[in-house]
Amino acid sequence: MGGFDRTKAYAPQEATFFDDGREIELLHFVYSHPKLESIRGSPKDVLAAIDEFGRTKKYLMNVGEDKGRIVCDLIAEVKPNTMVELGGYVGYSCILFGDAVRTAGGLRYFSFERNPEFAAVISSLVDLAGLSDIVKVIVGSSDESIARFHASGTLKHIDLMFLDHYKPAYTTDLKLCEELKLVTPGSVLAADNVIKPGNPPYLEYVRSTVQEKRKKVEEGAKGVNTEGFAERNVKQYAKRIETERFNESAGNPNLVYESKLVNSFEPTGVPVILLSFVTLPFSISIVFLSLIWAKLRPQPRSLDPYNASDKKTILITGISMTKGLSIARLLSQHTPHCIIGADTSAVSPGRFSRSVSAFHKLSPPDGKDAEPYIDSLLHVIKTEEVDLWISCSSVVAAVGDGQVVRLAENAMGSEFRAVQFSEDVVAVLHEKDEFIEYVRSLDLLVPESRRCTDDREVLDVLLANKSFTGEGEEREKEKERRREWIMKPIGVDDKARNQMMTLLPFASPQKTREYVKSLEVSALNPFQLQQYIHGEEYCTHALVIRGHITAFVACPSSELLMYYEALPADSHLAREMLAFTQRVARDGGESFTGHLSFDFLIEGKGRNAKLYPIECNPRVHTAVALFSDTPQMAGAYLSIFSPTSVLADREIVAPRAPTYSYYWIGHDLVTLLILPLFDLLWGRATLEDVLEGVAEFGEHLVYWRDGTFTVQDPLPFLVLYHVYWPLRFLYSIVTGTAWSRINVSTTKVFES
Ligand SMILES: C[S@@+](CC[C@H](N)C(=O)[O-])C[C@H]1O[C@@H](n2cnc3c(N)ncnc32)[C@H](O)[C@@H]1O
Repeated sequence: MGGFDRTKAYAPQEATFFDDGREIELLHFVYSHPKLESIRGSPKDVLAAIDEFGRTKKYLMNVGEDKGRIVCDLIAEVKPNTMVELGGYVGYSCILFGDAVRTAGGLRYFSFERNPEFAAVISSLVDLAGLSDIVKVIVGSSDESIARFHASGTLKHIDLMFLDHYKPAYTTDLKLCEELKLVTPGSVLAADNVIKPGNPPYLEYVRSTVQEKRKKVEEGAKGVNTEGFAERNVKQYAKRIETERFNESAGNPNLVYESKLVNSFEPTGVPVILLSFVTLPFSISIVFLSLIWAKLRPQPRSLDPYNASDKKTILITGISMTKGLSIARLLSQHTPHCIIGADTSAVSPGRFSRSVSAFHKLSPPDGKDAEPYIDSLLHVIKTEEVDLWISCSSVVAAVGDGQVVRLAENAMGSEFRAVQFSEDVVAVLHEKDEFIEYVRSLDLLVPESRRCTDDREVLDVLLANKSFTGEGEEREKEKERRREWIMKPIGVDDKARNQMMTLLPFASPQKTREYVKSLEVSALNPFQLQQYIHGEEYCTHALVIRGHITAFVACPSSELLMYYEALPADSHLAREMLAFTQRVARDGGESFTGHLSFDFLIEGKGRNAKLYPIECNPRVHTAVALFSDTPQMAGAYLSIFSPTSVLADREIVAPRAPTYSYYWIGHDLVTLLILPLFDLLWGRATLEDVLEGVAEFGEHLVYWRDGTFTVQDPLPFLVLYHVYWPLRFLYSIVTGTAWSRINVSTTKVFES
């Protein structure tokens, strides 16, 4: 089982999100996990199993990875002998922090939990994680338990305390700990949720001066103060505790706290800027040596047989991305034509490639208004008298690019060519639901899918009550009844995408209703309800000219699409995916020209495997980088100038064998080396994990190719890592834009 999943969020929080039996369900889930034996004794794997439940089954109010990491860092820094947590729930923080305390050389971790059922869950999972020797779970209200443990001498001092229970009790329990001298100068407190949903009394208390606190004590202010809390927080545990009662300790007003607010959730990018700075001398040396090498040993140009006297101007848009850059390099190396680059970013790495002879900055779309972008692109096409435009734009510009084709053809006349589908084609292929309907109309296999614009439509499917008749039919209905579904937001919404993997329906119809309600499905926020297919995901990239596939590659889809390994063109799977692509292309007919890529899920194995298309991207895919060593790919692009009769006879170009696989060194450096190393330092990973990362990185470095770097054209690499990304991060910091992940190859930033 892998470690924490950095990319997948928990299922959304429903109206009732705890104490409804899910905690016991979690126990059943973990103890019937197929990997139970390897989970046993491994805190990391128990946490991963809890995360898996939170993602695929039900939301859990755990501390979460981001905040968890902050507290783990604090544990490594403070090295507490004794750590206390108030509010243990199902034991996520207890296992995470208990393990971190043990790694930091600590002795004891006390988890105070009021609900006996939850406490039993914690104890069971702590035992499974092999932490029973260090963790003590105490059932009861925090104040009573603290006082009891202090009186018995079991709890003498608190070095680090994590407050994560009933919000109004943060202050009263802290005061009690002060009075009992459990919290003294040097003790460290970490309090969750003090900003959101907010805890004004706690913040006010730890930020008050000694004089202010003394004054309050003299005024006789004590007890629970629920002012400034949201009603739902005050009544959070009302199902079991009708009236919350807490100790009325006056605390120790003489203690002064140094208070620091730590925001979690969004990465800042600062470490990456620093990394870019530190590695700059190394990159400059590599680039310098490469430039000398390229001068001494110029790259042989193998020109495909195209009429050099008829020199054409080829415009490639989207050259900040690897895909645009790869195509520009390919055409500049293997054709005699003039290559021009364009992009909405002025510091596009591709701008500095020796393969482009001119660069134009395009205006970005203004929100939903694509006009500035369209106008600037048309202007470039006209002024540069472009013969062929190869669009490599991002998803944001997809529809705008579709409009430019029509406008440019009108303006430039019949000689103008574009590798870009028209807007009506883009509209059908791009939208998940329209695409599935379209494929269904071709009589091809599709996953069961429905567009839903209100809860009713979703629930009719999820909660359908089938009555069975007949043997065979009964079996079929049973299959249907057992079908699992996922909800995909229609449109591009990074935040919603994180929630796509919640499997539906839940065991309880009520829970399913609550979940669906939480998605706020409406005509303005439509969802696609899609049958969940268990299987491996693959992606493809094809170049289609007038309904004919001229180049094709398929490869396994990797997390974040940062690794590309081509499937052999003659493999059964690749051939099946090609056949599907050909069917769609044929249906498009004479006017069907553009880049076409599909995502497939493969159910089953071998020749019986079923191929389910799940999405179509009517634009160039980064997998085009796999053609970097294939001169014939340049010919495939230029075949757009050939008559259609010639196209039909062309062989479909596949990446030249043996085909290099592709990775991005910046991505690997961070995910395979730096993050695991930090995890090791803070006790969240083992040496084995780190060595695994190093070995994978080494393999990529030696046997794979970086998507941006080439010895003959090294400047885009330097600009990508030392200009483009540092500026993007700086921009996010200055504008306060939160992000959760980035894609180095497409320069996409996923907002959080
Ligand atoms: C947000 S959850 C804790 C999550 C847990 N720290 C984690 O990150 O895995 C809050 C927990 O505090 C418990 N709780 C609430 N009031 C409490 C009190 N006065 N004493 C002890 N536990 C309390 C609740 O039963 C609930 O399990």
